[in-house]
Amino acid sequence: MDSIVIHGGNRLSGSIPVSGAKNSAIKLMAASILTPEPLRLTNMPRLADTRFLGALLREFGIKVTEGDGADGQETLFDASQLTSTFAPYDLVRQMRASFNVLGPLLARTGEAKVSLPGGCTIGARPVDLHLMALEAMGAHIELEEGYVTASAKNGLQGAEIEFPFVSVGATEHALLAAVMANGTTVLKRAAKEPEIGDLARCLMAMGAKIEGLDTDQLVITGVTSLKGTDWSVIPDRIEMGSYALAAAMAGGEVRLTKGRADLITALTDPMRRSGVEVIEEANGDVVIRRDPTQRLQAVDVTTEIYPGFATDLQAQFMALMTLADGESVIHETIFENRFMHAPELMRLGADITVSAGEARVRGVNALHGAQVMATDLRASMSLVIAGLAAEGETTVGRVYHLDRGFERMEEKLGACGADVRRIKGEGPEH
Ligand SMILES: CC(=O)N[C@H]1[C@@H](OP(=O)(O)OP(=O)(O)OC[C@H]2O[C@@H](n3ccc(=O)[nH]c3=O)[C@H](O)[C@@H]2O)O[C@H](CO)[C@@H](O)[C@@H]1O
Ligand SMILES: C=C(OP(=O)(O)O)C(=O)O
Repeated sequence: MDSIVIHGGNRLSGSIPVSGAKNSAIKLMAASILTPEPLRLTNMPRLADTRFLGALLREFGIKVTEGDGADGQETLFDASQLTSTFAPYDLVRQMRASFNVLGPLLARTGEAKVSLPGGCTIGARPVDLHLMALEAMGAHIELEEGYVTASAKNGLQGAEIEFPFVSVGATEHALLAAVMANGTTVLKRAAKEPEIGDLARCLMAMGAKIEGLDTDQLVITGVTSLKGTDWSVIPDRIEMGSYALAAAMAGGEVRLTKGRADLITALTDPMRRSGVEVIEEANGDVVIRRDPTQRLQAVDVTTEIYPGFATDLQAQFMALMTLADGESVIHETIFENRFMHAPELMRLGADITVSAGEARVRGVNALHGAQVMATDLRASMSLVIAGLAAEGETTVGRVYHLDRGFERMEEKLGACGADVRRIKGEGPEH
């Protein structure tokens, strides 16, 4: 297993290009199942998650070709021949969003057998709302031996679906199924994360009829077939926010290019309140500036559905607060167990108390390098961020979590002067 070694204390100076969003790319990849025509995704991040999903799509007979085009990294999907609708456990367990192939497979072929996704350390993460939506659209669903077997021999039917609470994955899954259902589907209490808007707009470019974009009610009029298109993946707001926090933690001045400032205002507002300079330039770049000799102020945050503070930035924000002046109260409202990074940050000297969905972070004067372990994707980035400001050497283990969602992280931070190296390890990554 690889590890990341950081020597803290360097100020950062330079530019970091923001990649395409993982959480959009993997849903757009699932959309390729819906059309026999080629779908070309540009601004594609090269991540473990896109690799896992690419392997699963190939299992269905889809040709997946990665390359470099005029707009950078791109991937072409050709699902003209679907030879299988079976998603085996070994491929789905690697990444829970693989489960979202179920709806498109059903919509295109009327049948699918997909492994239930495994749990992960941030919470129980059931898929009951996904199944509820597909059943409401007329799918016959059986659960057996860890697999969902689903059929809709006469096609999926439009339905009115009201989610009891907001779920990103269930909204996307229902959308992917409804675009080719017979009749109209109404999704109430839909999630409105930017990645859902990206998926919906790509589906519309493929010929889908969707109203209510970026609102909590989507109205989808099913069509009988979808065509191919070219689509550029939206910038990764979580990666962008993570590097903004890295720059704030280390101090110095970093320019974030190819991102979108409007996608991270729920983060930049509290960053500004804590004392970080965030400059939005006319060309769309965002400059993060901080004098590391000036102490930041503690700020409270509560994770919420979009446009609130993203749960996927909570761990990284907590890292920043470990060195702030005062006590920061961080509420996690989306996942019941997303404070696994707190004990690891404490190994670096942070002072944090966690109880029932709330972490109290009392800023300390300094962090000290230590060996720590990544417990999930965003937790791993919080440890890297803390390591940038810690005195001495920090070694982050279980880096395969980080590789799920951060492309060339060492290279991007290294180009700004951070001393971050990857040590190749022996043995399996999972
Ligand atoms: C690949 C991807 O896009 N992942 C994102 C997606 O995850 P994901 O789509 O899994 O997150 P959801 O919005 O579905 O989860 C929200 C809450 O609903 C619960 N729930 C969800 C579905 C369901 O059928 N039943 C149920 O109880 C979950 O356990 C969780 O407590 O949104 C999360 C919330 O912004 C982000 O942290 C993840 O990075
Ligand atoms: C939790 C995340 O991803 P996933 O839903 O794929 O586990 C994430 O991107 O932070």
